[in-house]
Amino acid sequence: MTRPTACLALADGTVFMGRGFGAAGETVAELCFNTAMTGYQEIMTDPSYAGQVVTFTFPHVGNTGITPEDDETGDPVAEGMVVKWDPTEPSSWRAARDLSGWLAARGRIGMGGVDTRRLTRAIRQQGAPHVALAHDPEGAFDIEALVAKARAFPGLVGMDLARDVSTRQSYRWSEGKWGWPDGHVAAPEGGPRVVAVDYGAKRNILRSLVHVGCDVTVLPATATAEDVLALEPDGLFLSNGPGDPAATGAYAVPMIREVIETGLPTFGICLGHQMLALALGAGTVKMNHGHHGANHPVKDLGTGKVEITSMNHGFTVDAQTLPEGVTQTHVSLFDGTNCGLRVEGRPVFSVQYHPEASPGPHDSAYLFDRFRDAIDARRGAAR
Ligand SMILES: NC(=O)CC[C@H](N)C(=O)O
Repeated sequence: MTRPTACLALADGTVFMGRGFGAAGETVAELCFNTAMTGYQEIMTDPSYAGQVVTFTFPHVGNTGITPEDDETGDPVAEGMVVKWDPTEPSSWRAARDLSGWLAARGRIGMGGVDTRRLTRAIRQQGAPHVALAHDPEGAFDIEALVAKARAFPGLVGMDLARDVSTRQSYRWSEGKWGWPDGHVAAPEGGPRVVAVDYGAKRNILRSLVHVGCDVTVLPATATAEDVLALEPDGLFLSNGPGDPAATGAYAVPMIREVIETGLPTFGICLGHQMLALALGAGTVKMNHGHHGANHPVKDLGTGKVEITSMNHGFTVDAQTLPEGVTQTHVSLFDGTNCGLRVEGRPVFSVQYHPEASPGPHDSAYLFDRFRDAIDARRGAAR
């Protein structure tokens, strides 16, 4: 066998050797696994993956290359990727470049040639492990040092990463969803004003808000209630994002509490859902290995209908802690964890999963319409 050029060391001392691609170097992170069969580019550029290396259980990546329009943010955010096979040469008319070159240009490490079934079992058994991932074209690894670095990684509990990946300045977002062959369809004039607080927002969420006719202004994660209300919005959106919701909640919760008191329609996704729950007085906990994939069944407790959803979270809202007046609306059919909530008598709701997909099925896209309807109902009532 040729000399391994990549090494993945878990904090418990388990070591995987493989072939490096993308950038050379070293990184420490939490390791999770994602079961999506498509969408490696969207996954690697989802800001919620800050501080994480992603194992892909689907064995092939690279097939569709890299297409700039498919970025969920400007740069890859996940620290690295681990896959079974080396990336395939791209074969798509949309591909602008190949996966490995793109990762290299963005300083992100890839590792192929790994028994990802064994690795995924390890993640399920021990909980998302802390790891060191190294890529050296010469294949010179100090394995003990890598294990020690994995052990020294502090973990995501207590980490506020949203502030790092959030926009520094507010901006208007006007690009809609992909309307082939015309590209992204722009926002219509005169739609309701929505303030989207960016804790690490995926672009397809902003596009989905535009798709239902909203005029979207994005604010940094640290925006205060005063900043939000100064824009005289018709609705508040709380985005997805990385890290521990409790840590980001330290500054987000006071803002959310104050804004929802005004009766403003509010919609949260993933980290936004978790922080809305915290603002309402519930608690969040770290999961064993989380939910990351594009095939997660979720039950709508109101209708009994099952949605196949896109998921990416390692923390969860503890449903036992939801206070009176807050209803659990959705649950995961994998493990019964909370997947949605609604405040009784108020246009305030959120979901743990990703109705914007990217990648994943579109079963839950109706939630953006529900937000728009809540905004219209309040605007109508105010007239
Ligand atoms: N996608 C997200 O918003 C993730 C939320 C949070 N960082 C978690 O891991 O649970």
